[in-house]
Amino acid sequence: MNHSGAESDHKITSVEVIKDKNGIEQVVLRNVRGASATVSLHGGQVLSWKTERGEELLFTSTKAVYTPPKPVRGGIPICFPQFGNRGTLEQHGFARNKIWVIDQNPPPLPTDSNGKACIDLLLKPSEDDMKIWPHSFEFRLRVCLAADGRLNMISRIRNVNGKPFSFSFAFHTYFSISDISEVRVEGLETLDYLDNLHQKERFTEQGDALTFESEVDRVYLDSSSMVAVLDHERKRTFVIRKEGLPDVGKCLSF
Ligand SMILES: O=P(O)(O)OC[C@H]1O[C@@H](O)[C@H](O)[C@@H](O)[C@@H]1O
Repeated sequence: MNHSGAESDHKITSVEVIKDKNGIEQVVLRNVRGASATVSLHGGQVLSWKTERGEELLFTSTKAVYTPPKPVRGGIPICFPQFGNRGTLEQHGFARNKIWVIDQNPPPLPTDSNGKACIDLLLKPSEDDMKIWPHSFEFRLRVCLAADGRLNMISRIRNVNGKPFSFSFAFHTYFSISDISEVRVEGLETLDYLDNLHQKERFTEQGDALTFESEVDRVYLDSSSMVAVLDHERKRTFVIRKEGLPDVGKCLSF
């Protein structure tokens, strides 16, 4: 698949399907200014998000393995139907290990996709998935790169046969940062969090902003719709906005 959209000056938005060295399809979104995002069908995972100047905004480990069923360590893994080890499934669930498909005919969304380069992906459970998690679902993911370079991800999980099930879900984003001592996270002040380094014990954030002096592995509960990650050395701020997701995870592992 290869198609182009809105025109502006000399450039146009584009959606191009390429293959990685293992033959797995990747979708490259480009906006009118030359920013880009690459989404792999392995895990439905965004592996790269670049500014119009070509600066990479996501971290991917040099040790990352790109062969399913191993998850890729980096970019934006999708944790589903389980986040972390809060359940009987493998860590972060199986969705990040699976090969997704391009959804050629997704149900419409009320969002405006004008001027954006977008792709819709779909994951349905295999027979093996149904053996370990017997619930009929369709997971639809829309990834859009806006004209101003913003990345927008929308997930929709459909219960296919109406039998109730519960799940947890997360976008597990690895941001590219400079020196960790130069980074602070704002928007978590006064929130309660579960500390994975202390058997998920509940604490309350006391500081004005979160900084990192040692390993941190927490889930902040009922966070506001906006959190900012400020990287002083790079003079860059990631603003994370969310809708419909209650909690925010913060993890710095050494
Ligand atoms: O190595 P994984 O499975 O991708 O997980 C990465 C991290 O994911 C976080 O959500 C967990 O709280 C951490 O404990 C874990 O190290």
